[in-house]
Amino acid sequence: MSAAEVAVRPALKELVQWQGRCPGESILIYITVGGAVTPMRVSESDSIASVKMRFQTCKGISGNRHKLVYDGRELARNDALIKDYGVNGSNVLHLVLRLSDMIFIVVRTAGGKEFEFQIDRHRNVGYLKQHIKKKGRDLIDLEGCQELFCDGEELHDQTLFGDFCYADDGVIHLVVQKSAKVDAKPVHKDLELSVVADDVSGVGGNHVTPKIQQHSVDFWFEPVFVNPNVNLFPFLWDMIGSTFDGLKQGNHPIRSSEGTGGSYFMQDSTGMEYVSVFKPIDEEPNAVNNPQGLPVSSNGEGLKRGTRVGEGAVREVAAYILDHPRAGPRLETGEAIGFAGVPPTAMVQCLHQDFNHPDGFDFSPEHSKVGSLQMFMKNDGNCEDLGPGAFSVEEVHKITVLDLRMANADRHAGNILFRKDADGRIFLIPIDHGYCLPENFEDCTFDWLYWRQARQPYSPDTVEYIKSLDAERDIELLKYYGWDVPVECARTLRISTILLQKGVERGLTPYDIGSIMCREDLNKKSVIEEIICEAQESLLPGMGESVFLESVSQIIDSRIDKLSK
Ligand SMILES: Nc1ncnc2c1ncn2[C@@H]1O[C@H](COP(=O)(O)OP(=O)(O)OP(=O)(O)O)[C@@H](O)[C@H]1O
Repeated sequence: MSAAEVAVRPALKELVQWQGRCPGESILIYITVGGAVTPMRVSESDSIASVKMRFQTCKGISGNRHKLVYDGRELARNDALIKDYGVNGSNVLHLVLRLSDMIFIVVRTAGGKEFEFQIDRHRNVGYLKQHIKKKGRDLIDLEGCQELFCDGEELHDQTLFGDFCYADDGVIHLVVQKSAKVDAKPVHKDLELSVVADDVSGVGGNHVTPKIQQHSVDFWFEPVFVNPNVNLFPFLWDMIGSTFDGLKQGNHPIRSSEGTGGSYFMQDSTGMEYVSVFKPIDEEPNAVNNPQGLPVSSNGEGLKRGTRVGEGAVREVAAYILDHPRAGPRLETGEAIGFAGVPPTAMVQCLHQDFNHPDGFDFSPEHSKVGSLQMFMKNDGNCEDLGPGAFSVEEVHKITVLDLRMANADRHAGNILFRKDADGRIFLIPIDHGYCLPENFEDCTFDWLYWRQARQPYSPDTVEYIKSLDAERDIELLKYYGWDVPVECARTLRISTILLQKGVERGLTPYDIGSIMCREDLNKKSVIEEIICEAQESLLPGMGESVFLESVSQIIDSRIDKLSK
């Protein structure tokens, strides 16, 4: 998109700031966020991180999780320079704001005791009250009605937390007071009167039943089977069944504030728990109905090199299928959770008005959305919230094995959830695998590469697991489930499996293997890319894939031998 295509609001021009730099180096770029366009002067040698920071400071935007996108590609490397990504003067960059879904809340009782809760910003005050009743009965005496106050103002049950907590890292302080209903009789009567009045105006009880009935017919939801011979595992049926029950009760999908694409939390029948996360393919980044307003891809390529728009859901399901349990393939053992802990994921189809329908909605099949449905995993946050020092070597290693096998092009710390058990042990849960198995290795990046655990050798058990992997069997398995893996992606899986297996045979650490797979800087090929080029150059016309892979395998041997000397 050129600057000419963008209408710049004159008032924003004053935001163009240029402090103490050599004018010769400067370029004018445009940053869009939420539809508003801001011109900004930068230097070609500014880093991505500094451009983000300057823009955020200028606009008063907090948080460090926002993403910059240029020409359909995420500028994922914070230390890379603006010019490395080919950004020139007059180019338009898109900033995708990613507010945390979780808000930290401190509740103070009238007696002065304080209790901390984490709550989803899409939930309302009524939900928090129920949550406190359910989880905190022993902690806070909430018998009878309760009233919550924030900055002296009473919060009504319908108020959404996201509506009064704008900051990404905000903490809300609430005060609990016993309600008038409990305390004083005359007020008690007033309160009851107002409840009756609510009913008459249609806000109260009489209205609830028809609303639920209405919603019970206003959705469509079913699993998608490409191969009719596939039987879904019982735990996948349970997830699908609970999601269906939630929709039937009128519990709407709730869009996450964190994703670059549309990710929807699906609720259970009580509306108190999330059961799954639905990611429709037409709302992926660069897809036609992306809710973040990212422009549609001009060549079909996704946000990461070597991926295609609309294939995110298939890759999400593929990552789950290939995350084999330690005890053996899932088809034999039936175990829900595999070695790395990818949450159970299936392909579904869903029709609902609360998804993003920029061109309007009616209850017709063309508004139905296909996408991945992943089990919602209870968590205490993601790895961006904690320093990596808190994680055990084994937990980090399981993620590294998954990412190296799948050549994951989107492993940042925000895509690893964590959960603390009662003894304080931390478990990692990898999510967001829509950029796995790319056609090439160009955008592979792993945040864990710089974590100390990545420099430890794999344990004998993990080495055993890695040795048991079989790329040919994996490709067949994906085909059985309905994904006829494109030849380039199958090649990626074969090469990454060879590299991982040869690496552990020689005692290499995840860091060593990851450094072969990832580019050190954006415009310099990684070692694995050099190896692939060398193998391609050595091929004679007419030689097939197996000869090519044999050549890759030999070059890997010689490179690794040099590395281990
Ligand atoms: N299985 C899950 N269990 C619990 N929460 C989840 C799960 N999957 C996603 N989420 C939550 O939803 C948010 C958005 O999901 P996700 O990161 O997959 O979307 P995305 O658009 O692909 O994001 P990104 O911008 O990182 O590529 C996550 O940050 C996480 O908080």
